Amino acid sequence: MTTGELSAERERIAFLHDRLERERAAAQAGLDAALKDGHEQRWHREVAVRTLSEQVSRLNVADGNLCFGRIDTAGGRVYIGRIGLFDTDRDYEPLLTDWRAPAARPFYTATAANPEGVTLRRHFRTRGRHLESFHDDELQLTSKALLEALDAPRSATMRDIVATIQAEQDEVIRLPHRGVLVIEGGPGTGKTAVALHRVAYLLYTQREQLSRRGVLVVGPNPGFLRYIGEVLPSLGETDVVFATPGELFPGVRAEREDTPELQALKGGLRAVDLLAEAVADRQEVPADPIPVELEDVTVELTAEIAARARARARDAGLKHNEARPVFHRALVDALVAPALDLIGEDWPELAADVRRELTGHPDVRRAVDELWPLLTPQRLLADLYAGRCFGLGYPELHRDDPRAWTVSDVPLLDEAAELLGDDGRAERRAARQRRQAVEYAQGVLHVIDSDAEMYEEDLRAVDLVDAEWLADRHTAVDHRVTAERAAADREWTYGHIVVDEAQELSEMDWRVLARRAPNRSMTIVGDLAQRQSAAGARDWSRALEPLARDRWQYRGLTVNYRTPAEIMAYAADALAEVDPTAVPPTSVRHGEPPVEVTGADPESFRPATGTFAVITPTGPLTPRATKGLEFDTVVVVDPERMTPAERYVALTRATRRLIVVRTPARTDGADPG
Ligand SMILES: Nc1ncnc2c1ncn2[C@@H]1O[C@H](COP(=O)(O)OP(=O)(O)OP(=O)(O)O)[C@@H](O)[C@H]1O
Repeated sequence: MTTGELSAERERIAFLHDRLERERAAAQAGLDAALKDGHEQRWHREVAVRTLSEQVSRLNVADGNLCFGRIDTAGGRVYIGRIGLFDTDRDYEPLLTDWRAPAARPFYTATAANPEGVTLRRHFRTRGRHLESFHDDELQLTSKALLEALDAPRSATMRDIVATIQAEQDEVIRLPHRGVLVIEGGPGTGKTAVALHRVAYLLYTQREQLSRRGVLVVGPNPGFLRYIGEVLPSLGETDVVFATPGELFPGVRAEREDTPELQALKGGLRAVDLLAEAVADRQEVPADPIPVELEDVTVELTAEIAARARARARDAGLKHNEARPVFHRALVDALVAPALDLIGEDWPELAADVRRELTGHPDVRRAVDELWPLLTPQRLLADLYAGRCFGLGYPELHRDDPRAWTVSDVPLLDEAAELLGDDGRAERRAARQRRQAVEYAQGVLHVIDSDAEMYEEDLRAVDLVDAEWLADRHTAVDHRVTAERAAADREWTYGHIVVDEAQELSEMDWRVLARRAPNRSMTIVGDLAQRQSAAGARDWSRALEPLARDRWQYRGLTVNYRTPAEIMAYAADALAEVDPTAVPPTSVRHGEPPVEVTGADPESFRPATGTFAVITPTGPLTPRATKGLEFDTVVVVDPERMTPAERYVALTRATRRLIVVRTPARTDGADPG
């Protein structure tokens, strides 16, 4: 790196920052104008404000590390950065190439063996807008830039890796496959990082479609979602919904876990039949006949009449709530003849009168409510857990607080919603809001037309518009961004779904996700050796068969960017216990060998700088809670008291130092209690 070269590159990077500044100032001015402009049509204004705000925030995040690399080929020189900048005066010639553009690809994939026409690859190290230094990596596989990135101390949140994406990761990030893609790799192979960069890449290449439908990222727990939450915004992407499997049913936020036995029961496909039985159990016949007191006579709604009406309603092929009117009608049909017999008269309109009386009769309505109740998913499950599970032969489902939802209840609630159908609540709410809007509009028209100055021949507002029309025009436009609307709507279907730690998902969880992604555009990231849930996947083919049959692609990642080789070697026994055939990923870095001590205070290992965690079998920080996370220094307490998969996860969280602490009671052979 000569001084001349460094100052030339500094000039170039300063120039790019000036360009960025100009673009941002223009976008900000446009945004300010759009916000102020009261005359523009409201809808147009909203679109302009939204587009310009997105542009401003995208330009804002580009400030840090705007340009991080350069490649030279026979075709010229390409500067690579977080966003693309173009020379508007020169036919939109690229000044800076977005890392996702095809022209940037060789920056990530060229090697000495396959240089792809690249004669030079340069990495810039910047601080703010200032270029501190650069180095050329001669197309080596593990560049200095990568090692520097991996050696840097970790913070509480994950960072993006745009500047140092590796070739095997780049292939997965840009894979053109539109269906289900499974990415598997051992701990620290960058699965999460790759999945998030793939989202950014897909949003770049299919922005129109994806930002309309949104992207859903499913991660194992809220701590993990907080940890990865900054990566996409740092790449300028915000149209993304983050959720744990316990949050996939709007209105419920479950964090509690069931016992492994219950997880397995609720997570397996037989839960579908169990729920169907639970719904059928709510379609009842009365133990004793129900009297219906008509004006002149009293008819009896017998078990036989109810059973026939139930058969008719079940045959209608509708969902439970939607079949209620069929049941109601069938009961009425069956009661007309006995009522006429009791009245003992037969004149033409009598049958119609009796039918009308029966249809609106409170006794009949009450009977319908009792024998074929309107059900919400929550009520169905709560009643099941409160005691109906005994009648169905699943006593283990009973619990004291039926509505204390667990993570495994969420796919059951979703499945129940499918079986029950619309409970009419949303429709009733919409009708009420509409009625209020029309009443308000009528009021407005009345005020306009009651102006005392008006003459007979003047055109009145009601001559031009009616209240319904006015209500339509003023119905509030849904101002929420895609991500907010999607998160609140159970029937929302996403443009793309990413599932992280996918080995933990049960068969029932996969059914929920299948409903949210009918186009099956999904990136599924996991490692079967790290599975901790009793209901999780043991084999991708089996787990994905109902979702994608055999139409899914598989890619493996093989290099560990987190854990030094010495720690990986120490964790090898745990891996062998989980799966003797599994091959651990190869670590890029070397470091200190793990330390084993007995009876030490884990806190005594807390370093002066860097992130630190103490993982113990029962918490507060359990192996389950650390899934997907990493820390500079990790103390694992009593790994022998963990399952092999838990042990494997716990031992592979450290980026630098691993200390294994055993409690003395354990080594004495006494009960650790
Ligand atoms: N190309 C890269 N450049 C820089 N850092 C990287 C790269 N790839 C991965 N990393 C870093 O390696 C660490 C591990 O990545 P990540 O958490 O995505 O791995 P993972 O495969 O999801 O691990 P686990 O299975 O344990 O959850 C992270 O700190 C990530 O930023």
